[in-house]
Amino acid sequence: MVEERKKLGELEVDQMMKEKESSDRIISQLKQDLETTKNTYEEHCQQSEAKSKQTKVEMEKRLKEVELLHVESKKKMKDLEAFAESKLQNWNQKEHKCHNFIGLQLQSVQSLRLASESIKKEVIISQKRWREEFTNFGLKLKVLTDAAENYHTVLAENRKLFNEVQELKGNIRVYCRIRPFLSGQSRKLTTIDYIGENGELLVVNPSKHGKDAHRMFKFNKVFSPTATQEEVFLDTQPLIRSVLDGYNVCIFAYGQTGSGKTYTMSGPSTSSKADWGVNYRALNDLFHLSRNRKSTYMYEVGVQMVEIYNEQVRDLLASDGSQRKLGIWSISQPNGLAVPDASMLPVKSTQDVLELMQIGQANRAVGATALNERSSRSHSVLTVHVRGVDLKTEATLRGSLHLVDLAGSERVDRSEATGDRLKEAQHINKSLSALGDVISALAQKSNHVPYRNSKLTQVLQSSLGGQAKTLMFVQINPDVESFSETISTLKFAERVSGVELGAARSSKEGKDVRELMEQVASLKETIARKDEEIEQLQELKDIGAQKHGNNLLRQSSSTPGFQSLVATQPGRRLSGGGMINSTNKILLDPECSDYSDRHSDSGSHQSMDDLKPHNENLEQIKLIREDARPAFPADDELLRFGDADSEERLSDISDSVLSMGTETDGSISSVVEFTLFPESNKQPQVKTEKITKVQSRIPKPLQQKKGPTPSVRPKLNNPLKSPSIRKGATTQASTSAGKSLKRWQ
Ligand SMILES: Nc1ncnc2c1ncn2[C@@H]1O[C@H](COP(=O)(O)OP(=O)(O)OP(=O)(O)O)[C@@H](O)[C@H]1O
Repeated sequence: MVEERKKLGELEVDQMMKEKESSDRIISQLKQDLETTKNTYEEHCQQSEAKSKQTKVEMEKRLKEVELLHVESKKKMKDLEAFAESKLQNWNQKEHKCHNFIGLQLQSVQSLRLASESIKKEVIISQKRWREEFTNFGLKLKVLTDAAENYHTVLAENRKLFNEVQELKGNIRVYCRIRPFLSGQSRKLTTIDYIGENGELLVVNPSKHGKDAHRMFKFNKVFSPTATQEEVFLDTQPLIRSVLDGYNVCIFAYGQTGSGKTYTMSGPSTSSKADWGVNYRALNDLFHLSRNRKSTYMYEVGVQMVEIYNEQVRDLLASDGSQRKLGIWSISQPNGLAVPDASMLPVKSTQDVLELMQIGQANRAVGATALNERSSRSHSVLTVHVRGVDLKTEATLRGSLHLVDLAGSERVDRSEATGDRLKEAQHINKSLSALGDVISALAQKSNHVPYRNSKLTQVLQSSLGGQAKTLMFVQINPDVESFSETISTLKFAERVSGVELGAARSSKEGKDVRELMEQVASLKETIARKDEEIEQLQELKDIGAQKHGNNLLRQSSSTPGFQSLVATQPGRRLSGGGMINSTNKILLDPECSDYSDRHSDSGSHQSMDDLKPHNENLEQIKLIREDARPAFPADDELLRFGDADSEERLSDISDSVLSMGTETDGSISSVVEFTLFPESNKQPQVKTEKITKVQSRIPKPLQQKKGPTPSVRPKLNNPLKSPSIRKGATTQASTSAGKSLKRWQ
């Protein structure tokens, strides 16, 4: 056991030895590790030391920075504190102000409350007052309504008067328009010598010289080449108004090809309003007027457009473009349509009409002639039918407006036409001459008016004669090459313008006027002699003693002058009793010689006063004479009735005088016209119709002459003989405008 124990001990010792060895190994290992660790630690320590040193340096640096920042932040804090302090002060101030403001606001609110209270009271008072005023207003409104009722009556009366005035002005008026030279025309030799303000037109024949070269025409108005479309239309406007009052109106343009008919009627283009011709302006005006009257009338407007080509009537507005010929009905048809089968299109505005007219124009037959490539070889008739219903009485009225662009009026030979063109030209000439015949028959007041001789006159029948009003534009080409056409156009127009005279009166009064003109001529001779006498006396007066000269003049102007006149003209006398000539001397007829003798003792002045009513009429005769003068190259020629030309001229002047006579008779109508349309009465109107009756028919107040009569005027020269005077003819015309005669206006 011991052994065993020994053995065990030994084993244990071995074991322990082994353990010791391993422990030693472990220890040495540990020592090594320790050493390594120590080294590592030392290294680490060194590194840490180095690091700590570095860190320390950095920390010190940082510390300094922090200190700096600290200082800065302290400074900033101080600034902030100062800022905050000032802000606080500001806020305090603002708070103070706010308090004040609120205080004021409160005061304002308070005063507003008071004000609103007083306004409320005022509103209540005003409401009360308004109620009273409304009651009054209602009463006044009733009065106004009554007045409006009367206004309509007055309006109707006014319209009636207006149309009466139009009738007094004449149912046919003739305006002449002279076309300017076109830009392509190189030779600008004109046939127009003088255009008077009162419708005189002096035409010169370039192939003749002297007094025979001139021919004077007189129309209602002559528009010079510079006249604008608007100016031309202004004189047409009153007729348009008649259409709305149920009248038939016809406006047509007559003249040779290329003389400006289409220009006047339609205008060169529709794009610019200034270019619009009479057609567009008339319709524009018509719509404008109908709108103005909408409170009293309701108007419906329909348009027809036909052309008359080779004596066939065609519808220019046919929707299917058919060229079928249309029949013309008698105007006694209930609907009053001359061409009932032509398309009638309703129009509401000028734009509608513009469109329709463009369609119509495009459908017109246009052919080329030697005179004008674009010449229209047909008559185009645009008819505007107006139906108006009186909103109050429900009465219906119908009026129509014919706007006619006639085909060129030139002679066939001049247009060098052959074949179809010749046929066209013949038809045109035939229809234009039929138009002339109708107008002539109307002028003669014949029982039979040959309307049926052409389609043109049939279509226009309702607008020619009777109550219808007609306006003709006579278009003139001023070129010398067109002289003969110009003359025939003007002669035609002159014939047309004579319609107003009426046949019965025309022939009778023509005779009166002829006699009168004879008297005027013989008196003129005497006047010339008297002029010389007076001139001599005037000279004597200047030279001789004042007193003696005065006596001499009185003596010569009162008795001897009259006696010599009476002595030289025993068979011719003026029923008016006397005449003032251009040098303002008094001329008496034999009947008045006693009268002047009786008064001669009391001096010339008294004689003149006593004779005033007579002189008034004689002054009118003088005006006629002066007005007629430019028509005649020489005064003497005026009375040469023997030769054919002077016969023709006599008829010119007869027309002129007669129409002058028809325009004003000093009657109520004239006074009405003057009152309503003073602008158309700028010139004194003179009554010469039946001059022997003038004195009794003109009311005295109108007769009274105002202002003294000038004592001496220069001796009259023949205006056409003297170039200087003729050049100043316009001035002469304008200065004499106050006394010149107007045929229609
Ligand atoms: N007053 C005017 N001012 C300027 N140009 C005008 C005037 N009148 C006419 N013309 C010009 O003269 C030419 C002929 O005019 P327009 O065609 O109107 O003549 P017309 O008489 O209608 O001819 P037609 O008989 O062939 O229809 C056109 O070129 C037109 O523009």
